[in-house]
Amino acid sequence: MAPNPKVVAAFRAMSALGITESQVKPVLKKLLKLYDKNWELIEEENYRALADAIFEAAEHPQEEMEDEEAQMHVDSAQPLKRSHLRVQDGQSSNPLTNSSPGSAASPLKKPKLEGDILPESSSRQRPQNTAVSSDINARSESRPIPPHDGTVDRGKQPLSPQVARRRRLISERERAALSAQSKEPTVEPGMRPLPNNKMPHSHAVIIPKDEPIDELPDYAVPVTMIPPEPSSMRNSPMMNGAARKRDGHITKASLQFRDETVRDEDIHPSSNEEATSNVEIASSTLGEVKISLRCSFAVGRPEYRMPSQDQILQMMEEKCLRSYKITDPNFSVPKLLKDICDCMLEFRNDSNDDSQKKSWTTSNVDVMKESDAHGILSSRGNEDPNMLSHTSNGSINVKSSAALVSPRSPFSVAEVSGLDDAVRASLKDKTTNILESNYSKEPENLMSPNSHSLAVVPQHNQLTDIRSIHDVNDLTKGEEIVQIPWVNDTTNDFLPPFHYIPQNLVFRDANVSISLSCIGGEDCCSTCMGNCVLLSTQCACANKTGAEFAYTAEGLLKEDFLEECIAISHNPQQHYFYCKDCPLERSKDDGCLEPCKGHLKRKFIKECWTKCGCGKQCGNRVVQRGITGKLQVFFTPEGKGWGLRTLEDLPKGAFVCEFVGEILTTEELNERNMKCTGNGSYTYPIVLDADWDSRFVKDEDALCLDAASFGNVARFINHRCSDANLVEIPVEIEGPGHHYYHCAFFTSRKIVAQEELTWDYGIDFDDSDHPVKLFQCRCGSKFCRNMKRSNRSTRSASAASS
Ligand SMILES: C[S@@+](CC[C@H](N)C(=O)[O-])C[C@H]1O[C@@H](n2cnc3c(N)ncnc32)[C@H](O)[C@@H]1O
Repeated sequence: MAPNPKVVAAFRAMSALGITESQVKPVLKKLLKLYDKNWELIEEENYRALADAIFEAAEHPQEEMEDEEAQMHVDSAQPLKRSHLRVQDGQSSNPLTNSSPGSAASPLKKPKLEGDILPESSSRQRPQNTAVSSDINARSESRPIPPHDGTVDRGKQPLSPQVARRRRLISERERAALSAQSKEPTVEPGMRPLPNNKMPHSHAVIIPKDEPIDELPDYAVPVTMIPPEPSSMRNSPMMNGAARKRDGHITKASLQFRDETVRDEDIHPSSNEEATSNVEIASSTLGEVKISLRCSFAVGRPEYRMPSQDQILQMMEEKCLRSYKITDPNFSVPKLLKDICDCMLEFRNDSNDDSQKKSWTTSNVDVMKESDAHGILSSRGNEDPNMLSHTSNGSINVKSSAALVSPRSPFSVAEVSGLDDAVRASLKDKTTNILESNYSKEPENLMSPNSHSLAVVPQHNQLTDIRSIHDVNDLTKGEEIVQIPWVNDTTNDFLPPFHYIPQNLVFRDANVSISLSCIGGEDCCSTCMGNCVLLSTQCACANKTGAEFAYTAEGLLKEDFLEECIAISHNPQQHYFYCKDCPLERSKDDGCLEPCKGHLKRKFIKECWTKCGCGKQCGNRVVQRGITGKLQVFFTPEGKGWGLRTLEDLPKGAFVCEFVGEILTTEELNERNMKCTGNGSYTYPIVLDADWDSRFVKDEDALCLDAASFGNVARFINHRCSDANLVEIPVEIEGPGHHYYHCAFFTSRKIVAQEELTWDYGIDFDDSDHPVKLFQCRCGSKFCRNMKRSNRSTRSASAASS
């Protein structure tokens, strides 16, 4: 009988790990029995379950005694490479040693995979079709755009940013692991994405064949960092954060500072024995400061083989991910350690100046728990004890934790995750009052918008909400896949406080509940697979947008579709249609029917969603993946307040971001406007009036989006009359209800890096009844409608006076 190809493939995969057929066979048999011959579970993640089961069987042969075959074939004497393929911390990944099916650790439970996660730069997937002629939609008003629901899964962000980042960090580590294992190229298959795009588990680390597992340090071995005595490092935040002595383990780390006071032999142990017990794990650039681990248990044990620097660092990165949840893709343990060395060096350099005696003092920050720990450490905690120093722009940087815990300071180091760099508060809010009262001489300078200093937040109860204050490096607080920094090169203003939300949220009464049962078969492409835009036949979603997808294979809007949207935005009046029997007129209470006032024919995008048969990688899912470009919020020099710009060139038709905010009823918005008396700097609400098809929404029933208190980065996009470089397009994602939809911004032309992103709010500057106080437009466009009005007013004023 021909060998089962699946069995052969399993043997081959295991052989790549150095496992013989005779070791595989019994375990595989058992696994097949357990999995009810479900090969998929066994093949998943390049036979992870199988590999783990074999390792486990080899490690615990006694557990296998019950199984006769296992007794015959498992060679427990031979150390195997261990694949550290753990599903979760502390959770055994061996399907044979777990028993309760269905439980978290169940062997029969399909391991949790991250396979559905998009590839790193996934964001834009590539559809491939042609032009689009969209369905025509009507709405009762010719205004901006839309929202969506936060109370229900709106499908906007199928990929949590944390997970995405984790994936990236892991990938880097895996790459590093692979290159470090050049001796063992056979591990590569285990690292390859599976055909179904499922990636190997994030913690997959294959140990080279020739390194017996008992020689490898265990994850459980803590690394205790003990600063040399006497040393100012004793109180360093780093030490407090990272130096945890556990369980009497005797691995020590010493931070060594090579100068006149430190003899070479202090750094390099004189005896061979000691040399073998030391591992240098970091160094400043020129080697003046080094961090090395000294393992006392290795002393006197020549057979003990110290792990390599790479192995330690690799494990440490694992730990940072798993235990400390550091998911910043830029985070690196070697960099962190090098920063410590550099800080130490800096400390030495500065300590020559008596007037600048410094000491590192304890702070509340557990640097190892902060994603930008290296950023904190490199912030030179070595200024004067008050730690307030002037910068060139007249601002003051809070440079060390010392000031933050000083009795005279009303601030404390932020303990909130994500506030690891400069955390700032608007000078206009209550925080400022605190600052002013305590630092009356230089109130506006306490925290520079441009500095890179430690996180400071007022301890005072008056602080509205720490969530509303924003890190200069990422105002999204990690809510988006990408970081979005903010900068102010123009004034000393800080970003206004608001809560960053990546998806719309219902404020109170807005009726936007989305139920799966409402989405019928005709509303989703249930028969599609993979990437819909690559299919030759049109799916139900494509039919909704005029039998073609709106996106190209590159994830951009198709030219025709985009041009039509731009035309509608420029000249809405020309895209009205008038119905004979207007439902809006019919719905009037007064019974006085008037001719239809017209409805705007809008184009909209219908994206595939959860009920569709395709995957998250489908090219017809662009907006729901969220922001992927490099954006920055900046203070505009033209007097428009804050604005948004791109830090990279953007092609025409690229998705930039969605307008996200609180979903309100018109009534709720009016209530808000009443309270917010004429503050022109208020963010501009959006009316969701693109109700298309036949069910027109009355003005008073339209939903609105307000991003003033809760919103995303779109709240910073300024208005530009007519020739704005963004166009807003309604996007239907979750379901067929057009009462609620998403408002997405796409580039209307090619945009170069550093250009401000703008959109036309559709404001009629002549409308004195506008619900929100109109601002004086400073868009600078030659088509500026406000300027024309000003000119008109000036002309009529001078005509009247003459
Ligand atoms: C959605 S917010 C945009 C972000 C705003 N600039 C900020 O600082 O938060 C809308 C507000 O920005 C200001 N703004 C937007 N476009 C403007 C323009 N062309 N000229 C002057 N002010 C503008 C107005 O105060 C408007 O109410």
